[in-house]
Formats: sequence, structure tokens, C-alpha cells
Amino acid sequence: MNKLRRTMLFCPASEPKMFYNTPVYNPDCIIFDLEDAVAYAEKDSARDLLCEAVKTLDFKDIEIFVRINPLYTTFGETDVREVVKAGVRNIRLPMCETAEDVKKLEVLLAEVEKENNIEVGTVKIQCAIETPKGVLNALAIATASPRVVAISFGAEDYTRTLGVDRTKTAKELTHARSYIVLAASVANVDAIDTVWADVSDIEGFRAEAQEAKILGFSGKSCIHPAQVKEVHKIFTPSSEEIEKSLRIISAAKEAEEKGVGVITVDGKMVDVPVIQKAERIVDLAKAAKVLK
Ligand SMILES: CC(C)(COP(=O)(O)OP(=O)(O)OC[C@H]1O[C@@H](n2cnc3c(N)ncnc32)[C@H](O)[C@@H]1OP(=O)(O)O)[C@@H](O)C(=O)NCCC(=O)NCCSC(=O)C[C@@](O)(CC(=O)O)C(=O)O
Ligand SMILES: [Mg+2]
Repeated sequence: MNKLRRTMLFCPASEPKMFYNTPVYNPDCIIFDLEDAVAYAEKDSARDLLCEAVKTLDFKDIEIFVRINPLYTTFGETDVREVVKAGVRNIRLPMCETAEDVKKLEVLLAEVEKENNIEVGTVKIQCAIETPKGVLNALAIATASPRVVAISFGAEDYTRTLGVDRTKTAKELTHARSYIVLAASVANVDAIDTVWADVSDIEGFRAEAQEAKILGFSGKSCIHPAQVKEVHKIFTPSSEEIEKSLRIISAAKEAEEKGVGVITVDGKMVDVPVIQKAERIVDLAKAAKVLK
């Protein structure tokens, strides 16, 4: 199993009051944002604030990402240079459209790592796919570099660039979300679902998170602490799922010892894919610390 990445809580780097509290909400990952959540005039001061915080704050075992500005903007390269120097080891690359975009970041990272005596390859990349072109290139993006650990979907920019409304049915996102999940699976990286902007509509958020799990995403981006616990509930195996998986694994082991082939558990056939799915649920439960 890759790392546990059920939740990625976005926090604007220009909001120290917010970012000092982020560990309290216990997301699996925090994304400090230097891109769209930060006003143009505050880009430099937000970066300075963030670098200082990264050097001093204790984020426990929460994985920290920084969403930089795209490398084609005037801020992108400085964002990379400064945040890596400050200790950040995971970059979220917004508006990623091609493998070439990833490779440009890879070259810059190698240069910055050498300058700072960091082993080349240390800094990992999460590619945010948020345009139709990015979606069609999802597999090339996900496999562009061994540094890529996840690809994520950004539905706000995706619907903007596609020229459609974002609706609560999420029908307009179906193809892109499914394609991103498939690409991530082939590349063996995590797939992270999009943010839900209406923080007051927790029911709608829950439904979208549930669908993300069914589609095969590893987790979901969040913009508000209230969303984090909802995603954790949905993406953490329930006690029923865990008990059933343990029963399947135990029955399969017993059958193997007795030299029996296909068996049934709770009246349902258990074969190799069923056993492997049960093992995945047990691994996830252990990683989420709901099973020892
Ligand atoms: C929405 C709102 C302003 C509401 O704030 P409010 O203060 O009214 O909320 P309240 O309910 O009053 O907060 C109660 C308490 O929680 C604290 N609290 C709230 N949010 C917190 C948080 N995130 N982190 C830590 N703490 C938090 C708050 O400080 C307060 O603390 P306290 O006073 O101590 O009680 C706020 O949440 C917020 O700014 N969110 C992040 C927005 C953001 O980052 N957007 C960019 C990423 S998306 C994007 O770019 C689209 C994308 O690119 C995506 C892609 O690519 O994936 C695409 O294209 O789709
Ligand atoms: Mg965006």
C-alpha cells in the first residue's frame, strides 16, 4: 500500500491563524497553498510566512505538501527554491497538462536539491490535473517521473476550462474522474479527488466523497476542517468490513492448509481477487490505526 492519503486539507499560506491550527484537525496531509488562495500582492509575503512556519512547527506525522504557482508564472521557480530550502519535501504542481510540465519541475528540483545538499530525488510531486488536456495526458503525467506519488483532480479549473457549470450531480466530471483513477492505478500512484467548494453543504460533500471512494480514489482534497472527518469516515474501513475481511483471510488460510481450492464465506464464493481485496482492507485499517 502507498502512504495513507485519505485527506489533503488545503490551507492558504497567507493565513497564519489558520495554518498554525491545521495539525489539530488531523488530516493525513496538509497542502499549504501559494497558488489560487493567495492574492497576487501577497504571494511573496505568504511564501516567507510559510517557510518560517515549516521550519518551526511540529506537524507530527502529517504529510506536508505545498501547492506552488505554476512554473510558467513569475512566482513558480522562487516558490520551489524557497520551500525546498525551508524543508518542504512534497510539491503539488497545479495546472499540470503534460509529462513535459512534470519533467521541467523534476529538472528544477534536482538543481535545488544539489544546491542544498539534499539527495537528488528526495522531493516528491503530486500533479494536479485540472484541464481537459491534462485529463487526456493523465497516464503520461503520472508516469513522467519516479518522483510522482499522486495525481489529483481540480474540478473548479476543469469545469472552467471545459466551459461547463459545476453541478451537484457531478455528471460533468464523470469521465475525467474515472480516467484519472485508471491512470493512477496503472502508474501505481494515489488518485486524489477534487475539492467541494460549498462548505455549508456537508450532505453534498458527503455524497461526492462517497462517489469518489466507489470510483477508486485514494482520498479527497478538503478546504475546511469539517470536511476532513467526513472523508475519514468514508475512506476508513468500517468494523463490519474489517471483521468480514479477517474472516475471509482466516478461511482462505485454513483452506490452503487443507489443500481446498474455492471456498465460501457468508454464502459467497471466495477466490484470489476476493482474498486480495480483503488483505487491502486490512492493510488500510492498520494504516488508519483502526486495527492493530
Ligand atoms: C472556505 C473558508 C474561507 C471558510 O473559512 P471560515 O473562516 O469562514 O470558516 P469557519 O467555518 O468559520 O472556520 C472554522 C474554524 O476553522 C478554521 N479553518 C477554516 N478553514 C480552514 C482550513 N482550510 N485550514 C485550517 N483551518 C481552517 C477557521 O480559521 C476557524 O478557526 P477558529 O477561528 O479557530 O474557530 C476557509 O475554510 C478556507 O480558506 N479554506 C481553504 C481555501 C483554499 O485553500 N482554497 C484553495 C484550494 S481549492 C482550489 O484552488 C480549486 C482547485 O484548484 C482545487 C485543486 O486543484 O484540487 C480546482 O481547480 O478545483
Ligand atoms: Mg485550480
